Amino acid sequence: MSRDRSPRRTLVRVRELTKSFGPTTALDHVSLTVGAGEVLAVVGHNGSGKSTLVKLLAGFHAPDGGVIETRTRDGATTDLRFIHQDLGLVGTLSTVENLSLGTARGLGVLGRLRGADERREADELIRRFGVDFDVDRPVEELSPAERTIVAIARALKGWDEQQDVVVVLDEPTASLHGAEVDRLMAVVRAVAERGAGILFISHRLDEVLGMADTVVALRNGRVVGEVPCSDTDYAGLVELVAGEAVEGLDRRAPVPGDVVLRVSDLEGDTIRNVSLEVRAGEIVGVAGILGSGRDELCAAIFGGRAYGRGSIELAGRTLRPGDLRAAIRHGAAYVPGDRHKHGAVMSMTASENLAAVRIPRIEKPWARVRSRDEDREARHWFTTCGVVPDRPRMELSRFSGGNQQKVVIAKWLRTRPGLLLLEEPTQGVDIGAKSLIHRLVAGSADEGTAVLVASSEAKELAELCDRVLVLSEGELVDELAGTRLTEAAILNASVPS
Ligand SMILES: Nc1ncnc2c1ncn2[C@@H]1O[C@H](COP(=O)(O)OP(=O)(O)OP(=O)(O)O)[C@@H](O)[C@H]1O
Repeated sequence: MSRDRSPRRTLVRVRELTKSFGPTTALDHVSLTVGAGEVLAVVGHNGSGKSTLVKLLAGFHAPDGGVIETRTRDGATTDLRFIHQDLGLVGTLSTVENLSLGTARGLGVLGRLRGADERREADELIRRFGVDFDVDRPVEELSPAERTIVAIARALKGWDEQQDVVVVLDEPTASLHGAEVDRLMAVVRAVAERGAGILFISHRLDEVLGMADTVVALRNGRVVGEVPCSDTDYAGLVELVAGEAVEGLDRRAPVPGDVVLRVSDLEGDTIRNVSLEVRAGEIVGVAGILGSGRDELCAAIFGGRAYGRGSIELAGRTLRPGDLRAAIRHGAAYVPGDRHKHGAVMSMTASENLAAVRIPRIEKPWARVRSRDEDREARHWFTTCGVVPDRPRMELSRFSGGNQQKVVIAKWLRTRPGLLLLEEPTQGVDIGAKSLIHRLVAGSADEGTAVLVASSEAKELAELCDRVLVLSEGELVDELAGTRLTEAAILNASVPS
């Protein structure tokens, strides 16, 4: 995409920013600028320092060296506004109420915020972004893209275009589906066209190319490249992030074995009448927009989520609804979409997290794994999954997001599961680590694991899976395999008719 390359008024200048945590240098003399009307993307491998940069800009950490200049040449001060991954919205409150928090004119008898003016203002704000939805609905009922738009609207509330502002977005598209990403990208571009600067972090390099004017790449805390997006392409960005070309998955056609998982007539909160089978050695994808049942299926099978009707058989044995222990005993493993809530204990060390699932095959129930063995095994998995830094005894919360995800994947791979249930397995991981995780999952399937993988990323499903089941409004509406299995076909089939 070719965009205006005329010099822009600088809104934020970062000079020689440096930050260490103990022996780890997270940022090493990083310099960059964000101009008015510019969309600047920051990319880099897991642990390259992106979140640390955002935290320094937000004032959450103080730098060890360097400065952040927010005073422009005209003497004005740039306002920095942040949209973090969790968006910081109150789900049970409406858009009007979320936009009014902290500035509300009064509370009604039932604690609902009042004010026709606030409703009108919210309506106008949302429409300025070219979207239109009911501003009185609780935001938890909106689509993820709509929720992100509410967060952007809140960040920009009160902004008049004379005021200098830079909006910082930390992985805004992490859980969004194709069409929703397009919508969000259009909103971000519209905000930039009105004069704001945008700094955004992303691992999705195709989106970086679609959205940004300039891309800055970090590697081990250092800037290793700054290029206009018009001068590069996908392969160029991959090399910039990974330092080398990244091989795609070359998966040979599997020879499926016996049926490992049989789901019959399953009914859940959103799922309706879903029946499916996964055989040993197969990788089966689950596609669909959020709310289609895609994000409920794996949890229901594993037992982490109750379901109303239907049956689940694992290796020929019927699982009782919600019986997680039986699922694990019979060889199921589950990497949940929300690693903070369900996937790991952030206050425990990486090594403790890895050992959290007992393996009945090799561990006696009364035996405690000795910490030396635990460490040796943790090191093996750190190497296999490329976790950095190589410090298994460090608390998991201190690892970067992508490295935490690798630990959660390793925790389950070490059980050599018969059935591997994955939700968003590569969320927040860099392009090199994604390829590595795909190879590990494919390797596990080659050894006979049946894999069911739910992902919002059609590209990932098309690359990794042997066949893909498409859910829409809770029902299975299509199955794609062979030459029909493409990214475009998955996206098309996922849109409700
Ligand atoms: N509070 C902390 N204590 C110790 N080390 C930390 C802390 N915060 C960050 N680090 C380390 O600093 C480095 C940079 O981490 P950062 O979270 O900035 O990476 P990132 O580029 O955002 O990674 P990801 O893409 O995985 O989110 C990592 O090695 C990380 O483990």
